[in-house]
Amino acid sequence: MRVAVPFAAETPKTRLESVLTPAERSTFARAMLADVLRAVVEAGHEPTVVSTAPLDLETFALPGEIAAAASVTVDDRPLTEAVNARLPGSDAETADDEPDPVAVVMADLALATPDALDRLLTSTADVAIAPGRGSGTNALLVRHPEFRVDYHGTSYLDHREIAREIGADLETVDSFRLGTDIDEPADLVEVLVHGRERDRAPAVLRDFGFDIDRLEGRVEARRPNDSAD
Ligand SMILES: Nc1nc2c(ncn2[C@@H]2O[C@H](COP(=O)(O)OP(=O)(O)OP(=O)(O)O)[C@@H](O)[C@H]2O)c(=O)[nH]1
Ligand SMILES: C[C@H](OP(=O)(O)O)C(=O)O
Repeated sequence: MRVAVPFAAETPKTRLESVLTPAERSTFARAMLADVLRAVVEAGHEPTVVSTAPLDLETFALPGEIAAAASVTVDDRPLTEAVNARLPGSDAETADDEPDPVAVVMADLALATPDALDRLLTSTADVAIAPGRGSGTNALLVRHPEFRVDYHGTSYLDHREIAREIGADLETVDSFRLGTDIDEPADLVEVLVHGRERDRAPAVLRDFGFDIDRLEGRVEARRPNDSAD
C-alpha cells in the first residue's frame, strides 16, 4: 500500500494566523508532519510526503527508522489534483490488473497514532474515510480504481456521493484521533490535552508559551500575552 501525506510547505496553516506568526506556523506544521510520519511508519507503512515545495526531511532530525522509511515528492498542483494523480487507476499508475491501494493521510492530524491509522488502513472496503469535524476528509483509503477525490468544503459528504455514483462500498472510520485535524485556534487545545509525551507538536506549542487555560468556559490553549478575544 502507498501512503501519501499531502503537505502545504510554503504558507501552512493560515487559519492559525491570529495566534501564530508565519514562522511559528511553519515550525508547528512541520512538527505535526513529523508526528504523522512517525505514526504512519509505526503502523507499518512507508509514507511519501506530497509537498507543494522542496522539503529536506534531513532537517527534521527524524529517528533513523522514520527517516529511512519516509520520502518526499514535490507536486505544486492544487491538493485535489495532486492526490487524484496518485490514486489507483490514475495516469501515474502502471496498468496493473489490480492496482495497489492508496492511502491519503493529512499532515495536520497531530493526534494520529499507529493504532488509529491501522483501523483505517486495514479496511477492506473499496473506499474508507476517517472524516473530520465539519465534513472534512482527514484520512482516506482507496482501493477502487475509479474513485477520485474532491477536497475542501463538505468533502466527506462529497466523497460519499462519489463512492455511491461509482458503486463503491464505503466505510466510515469513526476515530477521535483521526477526526481531529488542527485547523483553527480552538483546535490547539486538543494538541495540548491529547498529544502524547513523545510527540513534537505539543512540545512546540508549549515552547511557544501555550498552556491549557482552565479559567472559564470551554478550555482553550492560550499564551499569557495573547489578547482576550
Ligand atoms: N500537496 C498539497 N497539500 C496541501 C495543499 N493544501 C493543503 N495541503 C495539505 O493538506 C492537508 C489539509 O490542509 P488544510 O487544512 O485544508 O489546509 P492548510 O494549508 O493546512 O491550512 P489553511 O491554510 O489554514 O487552510 C494538510 O496536510 C496540508 O498541509 C496543496 O495544495 N497541496
Ligand atoms: C482538505 C480539506 O481539509 P479541511 O479544509 O476540511 O481541513 C478536506 O478535508 O476536504
